[in-house]
Amino acid sequence: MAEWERLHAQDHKGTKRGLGFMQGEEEGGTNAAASVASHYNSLHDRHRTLTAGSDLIHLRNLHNWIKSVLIGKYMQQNDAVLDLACGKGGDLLKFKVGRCGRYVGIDIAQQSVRDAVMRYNGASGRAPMPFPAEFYAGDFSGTDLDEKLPRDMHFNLVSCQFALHYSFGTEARATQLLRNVASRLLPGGFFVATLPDANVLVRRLREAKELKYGNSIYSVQFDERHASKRFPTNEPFGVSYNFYLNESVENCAEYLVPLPVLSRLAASHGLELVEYCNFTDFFSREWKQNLDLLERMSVLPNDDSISEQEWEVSHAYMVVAFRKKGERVASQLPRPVHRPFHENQIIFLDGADGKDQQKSVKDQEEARLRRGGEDMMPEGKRIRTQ
Ligand SMILES: C[S@@+](CC[C@H](N)C(=O)[O-])C[C@H]1O[C@@H](n2cnc3c(N)ncnc32)[C@H](O)[C@@H]1O
Repeated sequence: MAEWERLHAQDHKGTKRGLGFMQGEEEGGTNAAASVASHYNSLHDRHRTLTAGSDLIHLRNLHNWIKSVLIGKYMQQNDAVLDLACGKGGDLLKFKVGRCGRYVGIDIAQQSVRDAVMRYNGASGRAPMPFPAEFYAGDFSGTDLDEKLPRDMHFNLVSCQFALHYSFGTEARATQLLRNVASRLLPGGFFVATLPDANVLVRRLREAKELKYGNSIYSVQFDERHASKRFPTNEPFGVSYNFYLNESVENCAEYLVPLPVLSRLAASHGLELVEYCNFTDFFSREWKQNLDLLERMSVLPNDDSISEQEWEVSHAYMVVAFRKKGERVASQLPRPVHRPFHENQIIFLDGADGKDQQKSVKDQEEARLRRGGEDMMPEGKRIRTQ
C-alpha cells in the first residue's frame, strides 16, 4: 500500500469529520498579524512552501504541484486573479500557465511583496510575466478590501495558498477575510485555498503522549492551554499551535481552521463549499490525470521518491474550494497598467508591516507628481494614508 493510501485509510477509519474546538486567550489579533509579517519578511525566499531546504525538495515540489493542479482546475483563460498572501510571488508562474488576464497580489509582509514584484518583472534573467499586475502590502483580515481597493476591481479567482489559517485567531479576523473574498469575487467565481487540515492535526495531538508530535522533519507544538486535548465547538477561534519544519522555528502562531466553521462562515457570505480534500487524497485522485505536470515539476524523480516522513507532513494539509453564488461573469478587461511594475507603486493598506509605511506612501505620491500627475494606477486607485 502506498504511503498516501495508508494515511488516507488511517484517517477515514470510522472517524467523524468535524471536531469541537476550544478558544484560546484573547490573542490572534493584530499583534499576531505583525509577528507573522516580521517572520515572513525575515525569511529570504525560504518558507514552508518554497524552499524549506534542499533535503525537502520533493515535499516542496509536491506542494507546488498540488497548488498548480488546484489553480488549474478552477481557473479559466483570461481570468482576473486575486492572490491573497501572495508572499514572494511563488505562484505567479502557475497563473501564467493558466493564462491569467489580470493579477493583483496582496501580502502583509512588505519585503515579500517587493520580492514578488521582482519576480513579476522577471528577476534572475527570467522572462517577465505577460499579464498586467498590481501589488499591495496589507493585512487580508484586518483591512476592508471592499472599501480599500478600486471600486471596479473584481476577480474570477481568489487564491489564498498556505495562509488562511492565520486569520482564525479571532472571529472578527476570519469574518473579515471571508467578507473580503466575497466582496471582490464575481458571481460564479472561485475561492481556492490550501491550509493545515485541522482534523489531522487534532487526531495526531490526541494520539500523542505529549502536546508535541511529529517526525524527523516536522513537529507541531500545542501549549498547556490545550492539555485536555478537547475543543468545544462553540469556541472555534484562537486555537493556536506552532509548526516547525526541519528544525526551523516558525515563531508565529497558526490557528486551527475547523472546516465546518469555515464552511458556515463562507456560506453566510454567499460562498458555497464545492470541494475539500486532504493533500494525500487529492494526490491519489489527481496524479494520473496530471502525470505530465508531475514529471515536469520533478515531484517523483526516478532516482528517489517522497519519503514517508514527507508524506506525513503533506497529510497535515488540505485543499478547499468555494464558489460564489450566481451565473459566471466574464472577467473585466484591465485598463492599461504600465510595466514593469515599480517597487514604489506598491500600495500600503491597513496592517502592512514596516515603519516606513507612511514614507512609502508619500514617495508614491511624489513619484506620481514627478511623472506630471500621470496616474500609472488605474483610475480610482488613489493612495490612501490611514
Ligand atoms: C506560507 S506563506 C505562503 C505564500 C504563498 N501564498 C505561497 O503559497 O507560496 C504565508 C504567507 O501569508 C502571508 N500572510 C500571513 N498573514 C497574512 C495576513 N493577515 N494578510 C496578508 N498576508 C498574510 C505571509 O506574509 C506569507 O507571505
